[in-house]
Amino acid sequence: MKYLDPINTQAWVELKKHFEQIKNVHIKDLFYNDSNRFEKFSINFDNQLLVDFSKNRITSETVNKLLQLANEMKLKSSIQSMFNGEKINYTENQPVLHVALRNQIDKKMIVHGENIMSCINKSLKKMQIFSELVINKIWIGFSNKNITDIVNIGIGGSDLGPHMVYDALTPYRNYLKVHYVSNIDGSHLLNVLKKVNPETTLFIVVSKTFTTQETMINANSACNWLLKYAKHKKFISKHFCAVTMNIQKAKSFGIDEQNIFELWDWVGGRYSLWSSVGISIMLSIGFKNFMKLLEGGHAMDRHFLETDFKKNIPVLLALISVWYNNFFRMETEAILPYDQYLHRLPEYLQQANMESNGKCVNRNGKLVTWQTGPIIWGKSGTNGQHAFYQLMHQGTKIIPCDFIAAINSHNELDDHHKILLSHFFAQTKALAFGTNSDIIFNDFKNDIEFKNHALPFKVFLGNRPTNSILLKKVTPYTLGLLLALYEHKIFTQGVIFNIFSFDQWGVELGKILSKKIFVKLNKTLNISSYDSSTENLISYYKQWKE
Ligand SMILES: O=P(O)(O)OC[C@H]1O[C@](O)(CO)[C@@H](O)[C@@H]1O
Repeated sequence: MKYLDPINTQAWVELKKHFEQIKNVHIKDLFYNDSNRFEKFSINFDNQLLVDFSKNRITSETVNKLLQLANEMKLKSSIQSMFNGEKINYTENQPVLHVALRNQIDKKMIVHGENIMSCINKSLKKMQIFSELVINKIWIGFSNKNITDIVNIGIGGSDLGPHMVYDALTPYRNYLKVHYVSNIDGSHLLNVLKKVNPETTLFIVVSKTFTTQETMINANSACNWLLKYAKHKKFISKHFCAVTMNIQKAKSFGIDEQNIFELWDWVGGRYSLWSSVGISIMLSIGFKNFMKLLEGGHAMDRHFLETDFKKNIPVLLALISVWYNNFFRMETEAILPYDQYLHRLPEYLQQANMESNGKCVNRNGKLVTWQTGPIIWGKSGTNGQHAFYQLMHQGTKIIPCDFIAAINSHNELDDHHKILLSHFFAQTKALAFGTNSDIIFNDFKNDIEFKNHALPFKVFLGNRPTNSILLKKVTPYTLGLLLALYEHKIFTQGVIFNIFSFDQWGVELGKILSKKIFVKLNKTLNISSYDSSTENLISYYKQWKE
């Protein structure tokens, strides 16, 4: 089967022409010319989530042409293929079924001839029993004390999602404290071990493959640390559990089979927080809240699957992103949560998007000649305002942004939240509309020096696009909505780019080379086999190593 490239669609040709007509149109004019712009370009999802995409450099014509692109790229049937469990992760010969993990209506989902819903439900039950034993202080450590601290050892998708949700749902947490260790830098693990007591700490080794070097080394060191106190290997079963697909490896590590939570090859690491990879989330917010998170994810799945593309939030946001990335050649997108508890969202979405869509080969195995995944970055508001917003407002680069906030805070402290949101609204307005020299000039009309010299520096040109995403409140349900929204946005982008979004071969080369270099770092003999830069870096390592 030959897949169509986006540049070979009729819509692409038309979008190129349309771009030439619209590229200099200012957002402020789009608003002045259309008093219904907000109504046209915003979607209220069930009074829980509002997406306002009116402050973008788009018209109805742009949206129509982008929708035509989605149709020509057969987005509808691609979505159905994912939900039907077809092997859309072609290079790994796997289906992609994170949507099954939150399939709350228990609709049959067949993989290799089996209904996977029974494995999913069994796994959820096992997670529930386990988390309730720990939360209810029935699970005890080697000295008969109950557990107070959980250490999640994992990296990438086995860390970023759970860690982000753990922070986002802080108000729902119980007494258990979860620590996340990901980096192979020993400082990460040691800093956590300094804070916890071996008698009351439970380690969860989360690794789909159970071969990831960082996770295995950290897990081994954590186990050695525990055994220094517990003295006997039999106690590993009281302090270690695992989440993995590789049951054999987890068992050889010494983890009791009872304490192994299963994972499946049809769940990608960066889409896995909804599975047993999210056990640290369930331990901290309890089973019911975890189920609410899944419920939110499922509600967005249905919206994505069933809603006409004209009103389909992930589809529209993805298409707008393609528009900027490919036609305006804007290379990055900023994620700006105006909510302290959502501060890890940019980092989480960075992996989700960049590991999925950072590809340069199309589904036919040919190099692409168009732009694929954007660079994702960001920071929580208002901290970002005091760091990089200068460039966003007045720099030479234009950065489409997603502003995200909740209308109701979990911590109503004086006017903090009102002020926070006033910044959100002000920033999106300033970015879109800017301010012209007349207004500034009027403010300073008696100041001749200003008039002559300072004016250009004070002008905000505006025309900088943003999406505003408002949640009624950050709850497990609305967080589920938001995360699934982004997952489906990424999926849609991948289909339009004609790439495979669910593999990540680009992480392999560095891993292979690091193993070879590790051997060289240990050797006293110098055998040159690399380029002069790498050789000299290795040689400096050996000279300076104390
Ligand atoms: O869960 P594992 O197998 O340890 O993998 C961790 C991470 O490593 C990657 O494979 C590559 O960075 C990610 O996709 C994954 O989330």
